[in-house]
Amino acid sequence: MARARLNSGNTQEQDLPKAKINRESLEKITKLLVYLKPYRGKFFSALVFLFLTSLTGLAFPSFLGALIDAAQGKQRYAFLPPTVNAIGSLAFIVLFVQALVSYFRVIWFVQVAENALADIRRDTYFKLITLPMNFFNNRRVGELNSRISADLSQIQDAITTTLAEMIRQLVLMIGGVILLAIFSIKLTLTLLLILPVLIVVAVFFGRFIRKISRQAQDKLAESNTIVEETLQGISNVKAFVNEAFEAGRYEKKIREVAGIAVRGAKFRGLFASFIVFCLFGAIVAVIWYGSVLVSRGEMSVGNLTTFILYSIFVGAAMGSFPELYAGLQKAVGASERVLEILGEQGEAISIKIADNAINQSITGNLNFDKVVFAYPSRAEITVLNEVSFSAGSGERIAIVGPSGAGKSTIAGLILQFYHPQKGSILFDGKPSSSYSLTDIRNQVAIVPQDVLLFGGTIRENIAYGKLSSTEEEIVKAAQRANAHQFIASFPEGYDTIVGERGVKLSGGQRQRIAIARALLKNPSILILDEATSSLDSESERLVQEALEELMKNRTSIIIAHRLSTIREADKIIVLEKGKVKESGTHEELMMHKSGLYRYLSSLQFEV
Ligand SMILES: Nc1ncnc2c1ncn2[C@@H]1O[C@H](COP(=O)(O)OP(=O)(O)OP(=O)(O)O)[C@@H](O)[C@H]1O
Repeated sequence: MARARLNSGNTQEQDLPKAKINRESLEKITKLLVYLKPYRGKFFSALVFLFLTSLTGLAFPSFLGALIDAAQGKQRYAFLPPTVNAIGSLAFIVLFVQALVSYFRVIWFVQVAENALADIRRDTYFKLITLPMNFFNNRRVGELNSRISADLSQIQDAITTTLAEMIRQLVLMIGGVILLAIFSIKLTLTLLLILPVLIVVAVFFGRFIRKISRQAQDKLAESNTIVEETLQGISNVKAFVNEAFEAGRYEKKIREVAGIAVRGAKFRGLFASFIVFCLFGAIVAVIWYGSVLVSRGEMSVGNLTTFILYSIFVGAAMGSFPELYAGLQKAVGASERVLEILGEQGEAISIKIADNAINQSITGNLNFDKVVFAYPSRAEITVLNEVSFSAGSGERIAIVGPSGAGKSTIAGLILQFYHPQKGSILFDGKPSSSYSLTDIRNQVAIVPQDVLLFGGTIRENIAYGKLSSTEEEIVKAAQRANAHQFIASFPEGYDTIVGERGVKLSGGQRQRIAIARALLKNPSILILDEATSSLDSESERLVQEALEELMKNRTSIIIAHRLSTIREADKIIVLEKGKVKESGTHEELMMHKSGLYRYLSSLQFEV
C-alpha cells in the first residue's frame, strides 16, 4: 500500500510537480500509453488477476463469519459445507490460489513497468542529448537529471503500485459497500453519510499539506544546487577559502527546509489524527451498534464479524484514497514534464549508429558569408555582425581578438550548434543546410580549450573519436599525439581510469588525449580552441608538436589566445565586437601601424 512519506529528503518527492488531474491532462498522458503497448498482454492479464484477487479478498470476511457461525452450530450459507474444518480448509485453498495469483500479478506489473520505463528512459535520454544547444543554455543539468530519475521513478511507481492499489481499493470499497448493504441497509447508509464528509475534509487537508511539502522540496532542490555547484567547482571553493561561506549558505537553506518540513509535519500529524479518529470512530460505532443487535438476538456473532471486517475494508479503502490520489497527481505531473521533453524538436540524429555514417564528404573548404548571429537566449545582443571569411581546403586560419569578440561562437556555428539568423556558412561552396547534420559534425573535430574527459579508461577516451577503432589505431593515434609515452608510463597503461572530469591527468596530458581523439576522427575541418592557460615549456612543446601533426592535410581554424603560435597561419582574422576588423598574414597585419593585430601583438610581446 502507498505509504505516507514523512521526510522531506525523499528523492521520490524531490522536485516533483503537482498537476491537476483533469480531462486535458489525462488526454495528454495517454500519449505515454504507447509505451505499454508492447507489453499489453501481460498488463491486461495482470489487471484481470488484480481484479480477481481483490474480489476473492472480499470473500474472506464471509468465510470467517461462516466459520464462527459454524462453530456455534449454525450453517450460514447453503453452498458452504456446514463443518468448521471443511470451511477452514476451503478458506485455505482459496487463500493459496489467491497467493499464487498475487505472485503473478506482482511479477507481471513489475515486468511491464520496468520494461516500459526502460523504453521511456531510453527515448527521453536520447531526445535530451539530441536537443539543440540552445535548450541547454536555459536549463540546469540538475533539473534535467531529475526528469530522468525522479520523474520517471514516479511514473514507474504509478504503474507498479498506485494504479494497482487504486483498483484494488476501489473493488474492496464498492464490493464492501454492496455486501454491507445486504447485511444492514441502515448501518450502511449511516456509514455512507459519514464517509463523504471525511473525504472532503481529507482532500482539503491533503491539498494544504502537499503545498507545504512542495515548498520544502523547492528549498531542498535549492540546497542541492549549492552542493552540486560547489562540488563541481571545488577547486574554486578551496582556492578562495570559501568553505565556511558555502557551509553557511548551505546550512541556511537546510534550516529553511527543516523549518518547512516541521511545519508540514504538524499538519500531517493533525491529518493522521483526524483520519484515525473519524475512521476508527466509525468502526467503533458500527461494532457498538452491531453488539446491541447481537445482544437482542437480531444478528449472529458470525454476521457481526463479517460486517465489522467489511466496514474495516471500506474504511481502509477510503483512507487510502487521498494518498493514492496524490501519487496519481504526481505521476500525471511527472508524465507531463517527461512528455514535454519528448515533444521537443530534437536535432536530426538517428538513434541507430549506422544511420549516422557520412553520406556527403567535405574536402575542407569553409566560407562564412555575411554571418549575423545572436544567441537565441539573448536575442537582443548581436554576437557576430556580418562576419565573412574563407578557408581553403588544407589552410590554416587563425581567429584572434579580445575576449568576448565572438571567437568561440564561430566554432559553435561551424559545428552547427547554432544557426545564423542571416548570411550563410558554406562547406565546399554549398550551404550547410544542404548537408545532413551528422555529415558536418562527423567531418569537423574540435579540440576545446578545456578538455573534458569521461570517467572511463584512457583507451575509451581516445576511442571516443571513432568508436569502431582498433587497439592498433588507438595506440597509433596516441603516438602521433605525443601521448603514448606518458600513457605507457602508467602501471595500467591504456586501462588507466581517468578520474571524474580527467582530474588525474595534467592539462597538457588531457590536451594530448583530446588530440589523439581528434586524430582518430580524422576530420576535414579542425577547430582548435587554444587553451588560455600556458603550459610549461616542455609540455607546450609536446602539445604543439601533436597539434602540428593533427593539422597536417586538413583545414584548421585556430582560435588563438597567444599570438606567438599563429605566425605561420595562412590567414589571420582579427575579430572585434563580432566584426571582422582586419585579415591577412602575420606580416601583412603587422604592417598596419594602427591596426588592432599589431596592437594586440605589442601587448603580448612586451610582457
Ligand atoms: N550560450 C550563450 N548564450 C548567450 N550569450 C553567449 C553564449 N555564449 C557566449 N555568449 C556571448 O557571446 C559573446 C561572444 O562570446 P564568445 O565566447 O564567442 O567570445 P570569445 O571571443 O570566444 O571570448 P574568449 O576569448 O573570452 O573565449 C560574449 O558576449 C558572450 O557573453
